[in-house]
Amino acid sequence: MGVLDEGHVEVGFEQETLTIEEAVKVLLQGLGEDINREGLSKTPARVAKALREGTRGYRQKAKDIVQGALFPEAGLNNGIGHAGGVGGLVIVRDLDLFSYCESCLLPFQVKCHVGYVPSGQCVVGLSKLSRVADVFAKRLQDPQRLADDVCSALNHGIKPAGVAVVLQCLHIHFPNLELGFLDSTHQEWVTVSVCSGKGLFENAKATIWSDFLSLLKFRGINVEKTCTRDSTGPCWCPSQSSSALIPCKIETVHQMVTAVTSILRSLGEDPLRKGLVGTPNRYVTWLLNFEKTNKELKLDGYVCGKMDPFQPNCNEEEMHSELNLAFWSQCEHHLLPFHGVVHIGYFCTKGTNPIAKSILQSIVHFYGFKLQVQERITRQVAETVSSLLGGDVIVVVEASHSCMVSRGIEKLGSNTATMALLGRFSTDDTAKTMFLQRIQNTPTS
Ligand SMILES: Nc1nc2c(ncn2[C@@H]2O[C@H](COP(=O)(O)OP(=O)(O)OP(=O)(O)O)[C@@H](O)[C@H]2O)c(=O)[nH]1
Ligand SMILES: [Zn+2]
Repeated sequence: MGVLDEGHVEVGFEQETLTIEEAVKVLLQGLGEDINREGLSKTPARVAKALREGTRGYRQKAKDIVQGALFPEAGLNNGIGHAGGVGGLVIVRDLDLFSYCESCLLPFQVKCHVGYVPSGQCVVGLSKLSRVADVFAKRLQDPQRLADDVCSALNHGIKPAGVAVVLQCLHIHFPNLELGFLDSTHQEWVTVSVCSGKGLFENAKATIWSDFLSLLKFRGINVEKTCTRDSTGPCWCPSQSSSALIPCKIETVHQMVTAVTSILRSLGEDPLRKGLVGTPNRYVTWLLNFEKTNKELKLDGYVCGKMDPFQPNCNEEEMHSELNLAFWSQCEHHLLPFHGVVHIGYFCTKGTNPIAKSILQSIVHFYGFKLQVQERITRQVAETVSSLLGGDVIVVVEASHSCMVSRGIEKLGSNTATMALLGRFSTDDTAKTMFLQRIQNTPTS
């Protein structure tokens, strides 16, 4: 879908929503979930609503937005130079947007900077630059395509002497199941910067680019002016390099992939469009990380020097902590990722080290890779560690929820922390404070 082919006619809205809901039920069942369990009963409706909102740009027209907000503004009265409505550079920086990755259907975050050079004694309402950018962000996108779409639409709508768009995009990493689970030292986000320019900005070497980028630098934004990406180059989305479809029942996977294809169609997309070929497979691959299994967490024999809390020589105890264990999970309400770190504290006999970090990491991943809510993971990790190491356990989970950031309330930068205090940690303020202090004093990755 190009810039000139803007906006779908709003037909069959209810039918399309129902189709998405039915497809989401297929996905939930494919994950082995009971679609009637309390946490999931509204999930199909929520996911459908989130997807419809997240792709509302297909039903909006950038031209309508700009046309009502072009204002006459004089250029220089006399003298030589560029100013105001003729040649005076205008930029709007740090617009926070969210888009859906066309390669994997997960949301990605965008910092958008727009600049244009007015012409014809006319300027555009500043908010419209952001509104137009949002029209194209609210579609299934790739960063370069998004930058190009926004740039072309503003060029058509404003008819300026030049317009440029710079995007800094962040995409969640996929856990690499082949190399073993990522740990917290692994980079959290895949990032890419892209530029697009029209008119005066078409030449990447033009001095107007230097002016634009200098004005970005005032805000600490450092981007290369030649960051236009080649559409034939490697895709930025980490799903492209993640492992192949996890083999569960072939028939189930097939149904899930078909369900995602029907979602693409309901959103007004063409599943055969080049950027979308393979997307249903990649999305199902992501989802299957969170498949419900009947496997028990098997940790027998892993705990070296397991303690009996009733032994008399357990008096001399010290607090141990394992901080910044990475976790991924998938919100069961919106089928969107939440991820972050888990901190675990426990007491054990002085001088012993009863459990390896890798075991605690396995516990975290065991409970993370499911459809979840954060409070439940926190409790489950605490209870499991407690059953291994005695009752005195503290667990803090810090996470960023895509469902809070990329949709709905859009609280960018918000972060959620949950805490479970078991045994002594629920009564001994000093122990608790000491543990929290350790988190505070340990730099995160
Ligand atoms: N307690 C808790 N809530 C969560 C978690 N993940 C998502 N949620 C919340 O689940 C709630 C679902 O609320 P609903 O009103 O049914 O759904 P919604 O209309 O999509 O809600 P909004 O997010 O407010 O748009 C939202 O408030 C989410 O923020 C979690 O891990 N723990
Ligand atoms: Zn992606």
